[in-house]
Amino acid sequence: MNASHEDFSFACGGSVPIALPAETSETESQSSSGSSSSHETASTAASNPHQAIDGLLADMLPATFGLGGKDVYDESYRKAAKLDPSSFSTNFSPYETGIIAMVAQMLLPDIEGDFAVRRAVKAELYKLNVYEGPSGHFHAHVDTPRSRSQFGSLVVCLPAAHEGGMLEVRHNGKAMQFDCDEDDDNGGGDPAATIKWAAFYSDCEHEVFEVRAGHRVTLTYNLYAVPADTTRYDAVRAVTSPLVGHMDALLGNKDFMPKGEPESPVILHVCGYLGFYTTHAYAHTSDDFDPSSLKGVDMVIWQGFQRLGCGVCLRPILNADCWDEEDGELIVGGEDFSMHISECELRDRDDLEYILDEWDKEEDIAHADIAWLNEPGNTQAQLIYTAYGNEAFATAFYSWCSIIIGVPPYGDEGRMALAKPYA
Ligand SMILES: O=C(O)CCC(=O)C(=O)O
Ligand SMILES: [Fe+2]
Repeated sequence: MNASHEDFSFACGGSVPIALPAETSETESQSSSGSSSSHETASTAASNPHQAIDGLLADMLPATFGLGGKDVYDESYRKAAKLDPSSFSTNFSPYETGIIAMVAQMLLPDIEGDFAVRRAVKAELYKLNVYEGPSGHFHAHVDTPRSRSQFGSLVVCLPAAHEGGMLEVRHNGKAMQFDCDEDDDNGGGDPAATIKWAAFYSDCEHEVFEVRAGHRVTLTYNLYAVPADTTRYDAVRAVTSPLVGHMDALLGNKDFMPKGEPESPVILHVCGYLGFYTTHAYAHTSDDFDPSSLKGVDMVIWQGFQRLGCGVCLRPILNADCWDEEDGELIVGGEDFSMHISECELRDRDDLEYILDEWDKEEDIAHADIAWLNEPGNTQAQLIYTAYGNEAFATAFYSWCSIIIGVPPYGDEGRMALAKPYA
């Protein structure tokens, strides 16, 4: 019991690569005096980073620290410069870079079970600090929580060259070090190519050792535990929803898709397919469409069937209805959802085959092999082609987004579970 309780981490850290030069992280400062000379941009890609940092420093104030209920300035305790968030803006987001998701997993894990409490992490920008070498540092201290829900702090070290300035966090006789001056091997040895970060619980003593040279530029955030947002709540509900009970009952029926219809394909030990058209609209033909954006009942279907041992995948269903709307051909697409532009002209039905061959089509599952659970809803342009009429013009086939469920066969010990729940 004791050993396992000591295994819990009290701090965590990591690094995120920066895409240069298009997506540089920029920090802009604007002093409260508002004079034009005080408007500086400190950009990681600035042609002269030293000049940018000097301009930034000119707008900053000495960083104080809390002592006996007062803000005190004492260079033997802390030597750094600060800027309040009201005086600068930054396009750096600890959420978009995945830092908050990591912090949530490491420092605020969810409690499983019936009494589960779902919490999420909220990060509030607190300060921009510059620790200048030589002698910039922050003596060992414990942060002052700003409210009862504050559980920790996050330090994001922006890529400015410096030496020293290691952060050490201590708890229960253990210490963890976070160095942001060292080269990052993954970044090809270029420290400017990564942003390093560290997060820790508020009650842990921590210290910033001396910055010997250069500038250690940080953004600090207060971290709060807040009730989980609705996206996460959806994911929880997905497995407790009454609908999942019905899905369970269906799959528990040995007469439902027992070993597969003779004409249905038997791939990957699947004996049949169910299909569900998503009920919400998604940008499903964009390049980066993925299941984490599923909403409401769509997420229930996606997660519920996985939980019940089925294989699920997302596929576009192309409506190739160019000749006869009654008899439109419905074609299951492959893994690549992104919109495709074909060079081909469509004159007759044979041309359709050429166009479809270019497109990523699902080879193993035909639309007719799927038992559809609902009617289709929203469509999006999926396949652009040139139509041939009295004038050639560009037009498109549209697609629906669907979830396809591979149902495993019913065996001696009930419904088998697939090893790989989704594709
Ligand atoms: O810059 C750091 O690594 C830590 C800063 C810190 O401890 C604070 O701002 O309270
Ligand atoms: Fe601190």
